[in-house]
Amino acid sequence: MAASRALLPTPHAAAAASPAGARARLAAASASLRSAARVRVRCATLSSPAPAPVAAEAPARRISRDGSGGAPRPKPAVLVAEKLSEAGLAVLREFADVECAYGMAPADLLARVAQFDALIVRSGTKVTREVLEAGRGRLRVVGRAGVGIDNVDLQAATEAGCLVVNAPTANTVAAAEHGIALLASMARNVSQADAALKAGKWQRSKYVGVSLVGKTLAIMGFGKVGSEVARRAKGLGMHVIAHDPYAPADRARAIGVELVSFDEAITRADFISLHMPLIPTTSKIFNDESFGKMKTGVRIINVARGGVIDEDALVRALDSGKVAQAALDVFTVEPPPKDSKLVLHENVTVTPHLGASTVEAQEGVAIEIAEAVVGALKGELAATAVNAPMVPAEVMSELAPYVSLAEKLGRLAVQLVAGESGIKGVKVVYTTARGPDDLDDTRLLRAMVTKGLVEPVSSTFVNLVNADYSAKQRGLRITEERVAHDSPAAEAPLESIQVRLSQVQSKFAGAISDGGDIVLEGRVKYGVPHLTLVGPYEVDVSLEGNLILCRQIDQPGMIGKVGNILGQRNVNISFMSVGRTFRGKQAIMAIGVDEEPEKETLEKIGGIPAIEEFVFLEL
Ligand SMILES: NC(=O)c1ccc[n+]([C@@H]2O[C@H](COP(=O)([O-])OP(=O)(O)OC[C@H]3O[C@@H](n4cnc5c(N)ncnc54)[C@H](O)[C@@H]3O)[C@@H](O)[C@H]2O)c1
Ligand SMILES: O=C(O)[C@H](O)COP(=O)(O)O
Repeated sequence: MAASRALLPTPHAAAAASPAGARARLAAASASLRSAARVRVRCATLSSPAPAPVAAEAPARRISRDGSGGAPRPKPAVLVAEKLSEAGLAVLREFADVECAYGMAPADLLARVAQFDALIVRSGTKVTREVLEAGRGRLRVVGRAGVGIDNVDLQAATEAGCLVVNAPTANTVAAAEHGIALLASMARNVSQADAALKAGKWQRSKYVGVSLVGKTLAIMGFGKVGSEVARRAKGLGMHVIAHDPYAPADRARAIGVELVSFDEAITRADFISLHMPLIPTTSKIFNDESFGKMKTGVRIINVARGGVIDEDALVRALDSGKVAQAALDVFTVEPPPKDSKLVLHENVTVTPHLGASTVEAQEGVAIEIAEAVVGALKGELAATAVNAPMVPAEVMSELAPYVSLAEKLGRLAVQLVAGESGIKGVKVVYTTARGPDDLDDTRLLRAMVTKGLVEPVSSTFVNLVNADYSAKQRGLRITEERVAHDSPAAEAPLESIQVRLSQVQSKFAGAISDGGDIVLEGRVKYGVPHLTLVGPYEVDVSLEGNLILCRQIDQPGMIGKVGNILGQRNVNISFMSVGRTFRGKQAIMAIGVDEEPEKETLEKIGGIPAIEEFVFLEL
């Protein structure tokens, strides 16, 4: 199957942050759930532990005891850079050493980030490329305790193999309620009248407001918060329309909201409430041109992100009366300058980014992000991953031995490549009895083949987050193919995985297939990855420990000779298998060994007259 058939979105920041990326994530989430349901039915008894594609490489720096008197276990370190509710901190402390350093200067964050495995922020900390570069080698996870991830450089995180997780649901209601609070208080001049009265002015005629009932409210961005604002506004008797290029029509219908174009929304509305993410396509989308199209006297509420509005243009529109009032919780620069014309404008109501700031939401967000970060540090794939696929636990559990097989095949294949011969193309062939819709996520397997291919020959660590990026960086073109296996009763998701390195020289000619590719194929037997094909030779060796491959003339006594040499040197053979093309011609011996044999031992094996070539491969 082609890479584009992958169930999950690409980890690229552009895709993750773009509207198309957002749509893909929604589609992926529902597809993942469908897939999970299928897997549950098919494979209820599989319980292999999920692998640790994200966190496994992190070398822990501190050691603590688990309290049971057992062996010391490594404890990851988490830096919490902004205020997080105690409930979330408690979840983190169960698993990690937690340091809260609120309000750090950017330079302090840069200096300290490399000492931590995870960093947790809210909207006030910029997780820039520099921060992610500084954290390279240690920092594995960035947790955004909230929805908006516009303060995290997703591309840089992806390149660094750093997983970004957010807490997308726990503050939805709080943000929607704040939107409604701003809508109502703006319409009735609550904050202005309050300030005036506190200043001793009783100005009843100055602060005559406008009614909400019967007015048209345009929701711009009909996602989680937008939908909740819509529900509440309908309860206030407003007519609600919405614009969102990616919103499902049935969700809008269910709430009784009319989905319309951008222009129709802004021209028809008496009130416009903004609920889209800040991404390149929405940056300053409300500008002189769009204000020009609005009804004179329109009122605008923004609890999304300041950057979706051209703030200078809004000041002009307020001054001209085109926009009667604005209520803003968010600003392009936070906090805004003290002399901001927008903030000081008498027709503007402001709050200091309080949308998510309720006791309930903060507790919910803190727990949501703490669980996501702990899960990611444990190597589980977070359901709220922003720059990596969301793989349901059931799918992970079923694929676990194949994930391991994929990595080992990649690892073996790259060690077979002759020193100066660059890998041009990689093909991964999956043989499966499942239909294309049933085996619909190969991203995980592809990522692990990439990990296996790249890690032994570079200093970069590769995980699910940065696998495609790492492959691209090295000019590795990885294609995938699905071959139907004619066994409808097969329970296993895959029959075999084959890795082919095309047109490349090998240090072990026996691994070259008739077509000139290095070919390795493996299967999972009793839950354990096995190597079952080397070039044209069928073998069967469990992929544990290390591997010696020998090509020899097919003749009696070879196993004994090699076994003797290894035995004399105290090298334990875990598995041995011989495959040949024709009797008396060439054969391959695949020998699994627990220890790495010394150089002289290997040379001794190579010196056996019938052995034509041999190679030692580390797993
Ligand atoms: N003020 C706060 O404290 C606060 C709290 C929570 C969320 N937010 C912000 O509110 C916004 C919405 O959050 P959410 O949880 O509803 O996110 P969401 O992802 O559920 O919804 C965003 C919606 O915007 C839509 N969208 C994307 N591009 C668009 C475009 N060009 N025009 C119209 N719609 C577009 C998406 O399709 C999506 O449906 C985000 O910017 C978030 O950061 C702010
Ligand atoms: O995107 C969000 O979740 C909100 O803007 C809340 O941000 P905060 O956590 O900094 O309050």
